[in-house]
Amino acid sequence: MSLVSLAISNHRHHRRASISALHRHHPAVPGPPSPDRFPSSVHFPAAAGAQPHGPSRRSLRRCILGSGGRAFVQDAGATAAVLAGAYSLVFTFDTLTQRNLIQQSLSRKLVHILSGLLFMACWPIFSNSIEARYFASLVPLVNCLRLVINGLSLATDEGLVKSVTREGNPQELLRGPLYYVLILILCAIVYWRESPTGVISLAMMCGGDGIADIIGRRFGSQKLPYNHRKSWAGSISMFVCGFMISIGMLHYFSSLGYFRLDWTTTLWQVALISLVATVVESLPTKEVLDDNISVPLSSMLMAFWIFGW
Ligand SMILES: C/C(=C\COP(=O)(O)O)CCC[C@H](C)CCC[C@H](C)CCCC(C)C
Ligand SMILES: Nc1ccn([C@@H]2O[C@H](COP(=O)(O)OP(=O)(O)O)[C@@H](O)[C@H]2O)c(=O)n1
Repeated sequence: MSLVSLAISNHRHHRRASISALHRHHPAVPGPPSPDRFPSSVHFPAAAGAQPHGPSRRSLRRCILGSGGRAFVQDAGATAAVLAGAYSLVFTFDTLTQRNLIQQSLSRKLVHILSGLLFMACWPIFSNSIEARYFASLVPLVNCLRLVINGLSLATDEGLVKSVTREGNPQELLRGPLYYVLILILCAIVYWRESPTGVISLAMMCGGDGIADIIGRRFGSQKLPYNHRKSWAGSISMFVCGFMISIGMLHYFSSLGYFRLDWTTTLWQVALISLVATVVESLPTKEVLDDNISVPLSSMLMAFWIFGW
């Protein structure tokens, strides 16, 4: 069974689970009947052929091991595939930079934008098991180790240094890039795909902050009054693109059934989070706190305050 078909079967199983879970808390939401919605006096007839005392111990063991084993294989396969994607992404931008097809600063920013968003977009191919988020977090963890080893010059991966640093100094890997992958690990393990908080935080760090740099460097002649290193063009583009990417990723996960949102209120809530993250990013605090920490953390605090999870 391919990864995609596993993801689809995952999704169907998950949708059934989330709809039944949802109508337990929102009886108004249409959904399949379940014992929770009916008074205890109503009993559901045992399924035809069901054993009077439930499935046998042996068949239960076969079921658990079977589903557990399938989930392990799916998560291991998904981890390997996403790891390969990570290496391919860095290799691609290294090749483009080596051939002088793109500038090193643009290469770094495109890796910044694409890495986290593509990583997050891959979350649905992992299983519905408890361990899935830990398998997924192995990908940024491996890249974290890669950054540390190369940042300390214990090894030399020229491609990584060229596509991820500004001036080609390996020690740069121990700052922005390292904080970036640590935030990916945090969001994958703490929030995963069940919470809008992690999704919005990564969308603002990867999409918003990344695009602010690209637009700001090119069109940022009008500097901010309180921070002459940043510009109106950069900040406005961070707010607009961060908002749009956040909404896009929230729609992606909610359409797969991982959570349900009331879009009439979600739009202004996400706009508020984007505004706060944009203001935080514009502050002259780079020497104190890297944007790859301040932007996602401010987004997490605002999103937790608004969504409560
Ligand atoms: C260049 C990066 C951060 C620097 O940010 P800033 O200082 O310019 O603000 C990003 C570093 C990315 C890292 C080397 C690779 C991360 C890969 C990711 C965990 C998985 C991507 C998988 C996907 C399928 C491509
Ligand atoms: N709000 C912003 C953010 C960045 N920028 C431009 O992008 C450059 C890099 O921004 P940055 O120092 O936040 O870069 P990173 O720390 O995100 O790599 C700045 O020096 C500005 O030229 C901007 O004009 N306005």
